[in-house]
Amino acid sequence: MAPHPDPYAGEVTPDHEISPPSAHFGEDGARLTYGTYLRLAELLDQQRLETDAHDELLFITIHQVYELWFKQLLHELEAARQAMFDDRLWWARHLLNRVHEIERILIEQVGVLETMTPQDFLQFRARLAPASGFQSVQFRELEFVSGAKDAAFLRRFRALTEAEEERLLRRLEEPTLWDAFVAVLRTHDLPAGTDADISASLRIAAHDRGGYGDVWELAEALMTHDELSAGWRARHVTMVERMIGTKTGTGGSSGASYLRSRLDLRFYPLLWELRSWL
Ligand code: HEM
Ligand SMILES: N[C@@H](CC(=O)c1ccccc1NC=O)C(=O)O
Repeated sequence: MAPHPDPYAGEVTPDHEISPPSAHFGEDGARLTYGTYLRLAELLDQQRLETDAHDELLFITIHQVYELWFKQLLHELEAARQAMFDDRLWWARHLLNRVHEIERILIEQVGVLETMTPQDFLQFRARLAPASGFQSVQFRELEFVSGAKDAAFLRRFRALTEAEEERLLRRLEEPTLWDAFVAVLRTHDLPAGTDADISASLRIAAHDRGGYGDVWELAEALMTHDELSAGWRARHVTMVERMIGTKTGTGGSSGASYLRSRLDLRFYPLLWELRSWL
C-alpha cells in the first residue's frame, strides 16, 4: 500500500484560510472578537496594586478568581434550588455535580497562594487593613443560600454598599437549598413536618433506594456540597496559620482562632446525624 501522504507536510497555511474575507458560520454581524466578547480590556484592567510588592498581583488575582467562581456557584445553586422545587431532580443533581467540581478547584487553588512566603506577604499585608475576606458578600450569600443564615454577619460587615446590603437581606428572606430539599421530600410523599419527620424520611429513602433513588442521590449531592464547603474552611485556616500564625486578622477578628471556631459549621446537620442511625 502507498504511504498515506501528509497533506500539510512542508506547507504554510495560505493567508486566505486563516482570515477568510467572506462571512463564515454565524458571522453575519462580525461584531465579536475573543477580547470584546470576554471583555478582556475591562477584566485585565482590574488588578490595581497598593504596593510594589512582587506577590501582590498573585494575591489580587487569586481573590478575583474566587469571586468569579462564587458568582458561578450562586448561579448554579439558585438553579438547583428551583429544580428541586419543580421536582426536576436529575437537573438539580447535574448542577450540584458542577458545583462540586468548582468547589474542588477552590480548595486546590489555596496551594497557589501558599507559594507566597509569610515574609513576602508581610511586605503588603499592613496596607490591606481593615479589608479582609470577612467582607466577601458573595461568600456570605453562598452560606445563606446553602442554609447557614446568620443575620449577625450583616451587622459585622463594615461599609456595605446599599446594593450589597439588599442582596444579603434578600438572601436571608429567600428559601435555602435545604428548604427546597424538604419540599422534595413532601413531593415524594415523605413526611417532612418536623426534624424528626425528616430524619425518619431520610432513613426510609436510604433503605429503599429502589423506590427513592433520586431523593437519596440528591441528599448525597447536598452532603458533598456541605463536605466540600467544610473542606475549604479547613484548608483556608491551615493556610492562615502558615501565613500569619496567631496574629489578629486585618478584619479585626482574632484570626486563626476565629476561623477555627467556624470549622464545625454544617449546612445539613440532619444529613450528618443520619449516619449514626443507619
Ligand atoms: C494570605 C492569605 C490569607 C490570609 C492570611 C487570610 C486570613 C484570614 C483571616 C485572619 C480571616 C479572619 C477575618 C479577619 O481578617 O479578621 C479571614 C477570613 C476570611 N477569608 Fe481569608 N485569608 C487569606 C486568603 C483568603 C482567600 C484567597 C480567600 C478567598 C476568597 C479568603 C476568604 C476569606 C473569607 C470568606 C473569610 C471569612 C470567613 C468566615 O467568616 O467564616 N481568604 N481570612
Ligand atoms: N485577613 C488577612 C488578609 C487577607 O487575607 C485579605 C485582605 C484583604 C482582602 C482579602 C483577604 N483575604 C482573606 O481574608 C490577614 O489578616 O492577613
